Amino acid sequence: MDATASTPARPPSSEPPRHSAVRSLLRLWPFVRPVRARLFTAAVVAVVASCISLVIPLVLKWIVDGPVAAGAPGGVWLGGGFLLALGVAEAGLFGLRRWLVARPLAGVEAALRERLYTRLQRLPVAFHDRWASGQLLSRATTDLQLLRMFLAFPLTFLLVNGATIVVGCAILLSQRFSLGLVLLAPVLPLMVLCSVFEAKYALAARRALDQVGDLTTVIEESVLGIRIVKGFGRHRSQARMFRRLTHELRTTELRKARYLAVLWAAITVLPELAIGAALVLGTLQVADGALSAGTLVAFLSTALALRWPVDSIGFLLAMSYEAAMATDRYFEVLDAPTAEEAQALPGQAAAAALLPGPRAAADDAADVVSGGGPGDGSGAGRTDAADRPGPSDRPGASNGSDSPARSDSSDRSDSSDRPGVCGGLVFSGVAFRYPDASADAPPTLRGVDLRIASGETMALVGATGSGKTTLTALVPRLYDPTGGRITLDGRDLTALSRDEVRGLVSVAFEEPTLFSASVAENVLMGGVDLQEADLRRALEVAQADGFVAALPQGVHTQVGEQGMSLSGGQRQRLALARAVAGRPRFLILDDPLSALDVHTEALVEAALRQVLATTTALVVAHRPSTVLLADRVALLSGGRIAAVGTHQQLLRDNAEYAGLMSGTDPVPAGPAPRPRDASGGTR
Ligand SMILES: Nc1ncnc2c1ncn2[C@@H]1O[C@H](COP(=O)(O)OP(=O)(O)OP(=O)(O)O)[C@@H](O)[C@H]1O
Repeated sequence: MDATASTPARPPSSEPPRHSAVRSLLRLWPFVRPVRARLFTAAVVAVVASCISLVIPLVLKWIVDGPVAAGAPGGVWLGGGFLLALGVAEAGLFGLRRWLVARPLAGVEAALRERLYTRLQRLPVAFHDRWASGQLLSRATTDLQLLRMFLAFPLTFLLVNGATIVVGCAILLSQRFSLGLVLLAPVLPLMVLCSVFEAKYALAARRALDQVGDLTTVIEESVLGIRIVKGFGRHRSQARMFRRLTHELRTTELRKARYLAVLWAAITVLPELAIGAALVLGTLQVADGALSAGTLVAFLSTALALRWPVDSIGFLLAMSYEAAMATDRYFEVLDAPTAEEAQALPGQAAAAALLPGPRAAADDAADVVSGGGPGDGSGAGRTDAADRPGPSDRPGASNGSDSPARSDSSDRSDSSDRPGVCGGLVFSGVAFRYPDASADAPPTLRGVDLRIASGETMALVGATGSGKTTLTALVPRLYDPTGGRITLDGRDLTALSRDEVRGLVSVAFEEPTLFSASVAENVLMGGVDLQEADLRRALEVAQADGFVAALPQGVHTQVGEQGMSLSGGQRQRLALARAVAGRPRFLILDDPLSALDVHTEALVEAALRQVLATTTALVVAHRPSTVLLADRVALLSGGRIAAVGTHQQLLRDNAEYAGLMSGTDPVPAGPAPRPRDASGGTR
């Protein structure tokens, strides 16, 4: 199957809400409130300017019935001068309105964007797992532009044109009531048409915005994955997918245009018919002498002056509905709960929020208990941590160990093993299920018991997909366990603030992510208040000092988007330098040396050993060379720690471990891989 040629994953909440456009738009009020005085003044200015245009027909009536009828040219000049003054005033006031709104609305847009960005930073990784990046990007760009345009134009002009129409109708009725009623006849059918239009157009507008998000995702992935696209000759299939999405978007836009065309036609034709009817009736009344020619001219001029306010209602409504849909999309992100907020929700709501809530945690814990996991006290299926070496008796990294390798069936009875009693990093009955995992899939982690003594380095080994990365992601709280608990130096992870956790724990992932910033900035973001010396030391540990010195501006060289200007090994070393820069109390490394050549790996390992000696570390390892960095090794299998021991012990006593290290046991131990989304990424 062509994995790159289907539609990108949609966010979970792309169904348009059922409430009205007005209700959606009212949610913008907190952002608009600071500039309400200016907006209100601008609206008043625009109403005055618009009403000036309605005075012009009255002046015309005065000219026709007065100076023209009396043959007094002086009066005509006076009337002409007055008309000119009114025109200049109208233009000046509309200019003033624009000046009044431009700056504050740019501020509103900036505030909306900033709030969205801050929220995105606070939302949990589980949220980002689910949402395609293009959907978020398009909300931060296209949607916010729509909102600014709405606040600048339709919001004011719906008000202004509405007021102008009301005042105009009052003038028309006062000039000739019967003719005024003829002009008002189309109002009712137009109101019905507008409500039908709202329902249909809003739906199409929402679909179009979501499709723009899909397109953005494809463009972003094609640009970021350009090497894969070119390397695998995927440009044709990518182009096909792009064409399909643009075709879908085009179809939706055409549907929108059709709806708008129908509304616009009705809004234009019905009033024109009414004006035509009023013209015929008015002419008959003038012929009968029941109406003065000046009154008819004024009446028709007023009716024509109302044409633009009436005609514009169609596209002003269309823009407003689009803005309402953009507002809904914007608030879908803002309303998504952060991890803390999700925990405060009742169980079902938390589950709906796609985050592990108390209920889910309880369920998973129950699973684990019934499976002989943590909490049942039987110790079945667990690793004996009582015999694990503490800081004083832990074996050296390479001197082997006399502590026996532990396996699934080992006993666990020492009370000193209770979590929180000693320091280090302790996993107690930790269970975890991804929020979007299918209901029948077993949890990724089903009761992990592991103690890493203070100052110890533990390697984590397991088959691919066994959950190693998942387990390491729990320590910096990228995800929270759905069962059991993790303690850092005896303190429950959930009792620590996220800032405290960030201060204690540092991570380097297998996929090194760098930012479009200088080398120094990338490395120094690994800690707070780091100095030049920290930077140098971190680069040395990661064996990155050599290649960084050779870069054009040394540590000040910009590494480009995602560090793509560097090799994979260089990126990995900078990511490692970032992880060790802040001398973290706990260091989590997810296969940090996988992209290095054997020689560089040996050098990095030698330097890393010094860092590991001063910290408590969990290192995901696939190769014996990385395993040998650790004091002990834990084997993750079937969602649990199946064995703990030194490399030599496990090689000798554990067939699965021996198979993994020798590369003869490719059997994945974890649950079935989750489905990939259409864009090739996992969602
Ligand atoms: N965000 C996610 N949502 C749902 N399932 C996920 C998610 N991330 C990983 N998984 C699933 O969890 C399981 C464990 O994945 P994990 O990345 O932890 O394995 P791993 O042991 O680190 O594998 P590898 O050695 O290949 O890196 C896999 O089945 C994977 O498909």
